[in-house]
Amino acid sequence: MGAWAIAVHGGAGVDPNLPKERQDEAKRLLTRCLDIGISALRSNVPAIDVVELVVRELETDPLFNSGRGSALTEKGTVEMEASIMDGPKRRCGAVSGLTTVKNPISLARLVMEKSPHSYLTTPGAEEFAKKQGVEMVDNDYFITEDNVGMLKLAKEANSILFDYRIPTVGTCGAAVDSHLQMNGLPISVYAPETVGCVVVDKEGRCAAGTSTGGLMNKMSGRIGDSPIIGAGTYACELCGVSCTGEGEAIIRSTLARDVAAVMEYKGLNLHEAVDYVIKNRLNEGKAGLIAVSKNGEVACGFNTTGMFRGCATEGGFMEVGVW
Ligand SMILES: NC(=O)C[C@H](N)C(=O)O
Repeated sequence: MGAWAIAVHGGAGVDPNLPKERQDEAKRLLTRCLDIGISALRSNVPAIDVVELVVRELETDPLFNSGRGSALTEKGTVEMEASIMDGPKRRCGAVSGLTTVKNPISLARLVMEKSPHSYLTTPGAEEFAKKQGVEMVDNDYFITEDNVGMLKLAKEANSILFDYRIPTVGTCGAAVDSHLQMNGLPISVYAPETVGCVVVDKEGRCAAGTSTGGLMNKMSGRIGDSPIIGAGTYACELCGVSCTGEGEAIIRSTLARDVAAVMEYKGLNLHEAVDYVIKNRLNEGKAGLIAVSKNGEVACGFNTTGMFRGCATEGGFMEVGVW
């Protein structure tokens, strides 16, 4: 029997000026999610079930950018995406373009388990959701007042915002001064707030899941890294990885898969592998990731100012941090 470990994230790239109440709120949610995961792991719930359980909790709470509280498209609508992967057999499921599925991570799991495919997008994904009887809600359910305000600011600034949750115009103005550009539009890099969870259970089974609304003011139809297996999410016999940050850069870097690849082919341990990919693979992009290994190790890495994250191990280690 091995030792379990779990990590969760709520996005990389936190604004140094993010008000303390917001930081504390995020830390409380991450702690609650870790506690849910820990008690499931203590009851021998398999890693893949723990990942789904924890990501559902994050999707249901409006604080982070997934499920309710998702970032809005340029049209003011929500288009969500998610993926999940079960390490031992490298089974995976992914979904994108969802507008009415309450918990995208659970639909990704159903794609993995109940369809002959790995990835479904709309409209087929939502037809499949209806057939599977998953909970569906009106698109309005996902839209929060905060996000409507941030979309307005993003439009005024002609920006695609990573950091859409900064609550004041002044800070947002600073955010869009970022040097980064996407198709000629400035991108702020403070608080992406996609969610993810990685787990290794006592049997040494690794699993990973990621869920997001993507980028504020994104084009309708834009798909980021989160539903792309190998980019935003990856799990195998060695490790489980979930990423967050600038989706286009994460896709270019196949960030999640690269953690596993350097462990597999260079013989690095989990911490070395995470450091290696953050330093060497992120060509000019800003991102972060969480990872666990089959040996019960947990690691986190980012090249942004901060990352909302938490982790715990069977040995009693527990940490929730932002910077
Ligand atoms: N919030 C995020 O982490 C953004 C996500 N990686 C995306 O590009 O869609």
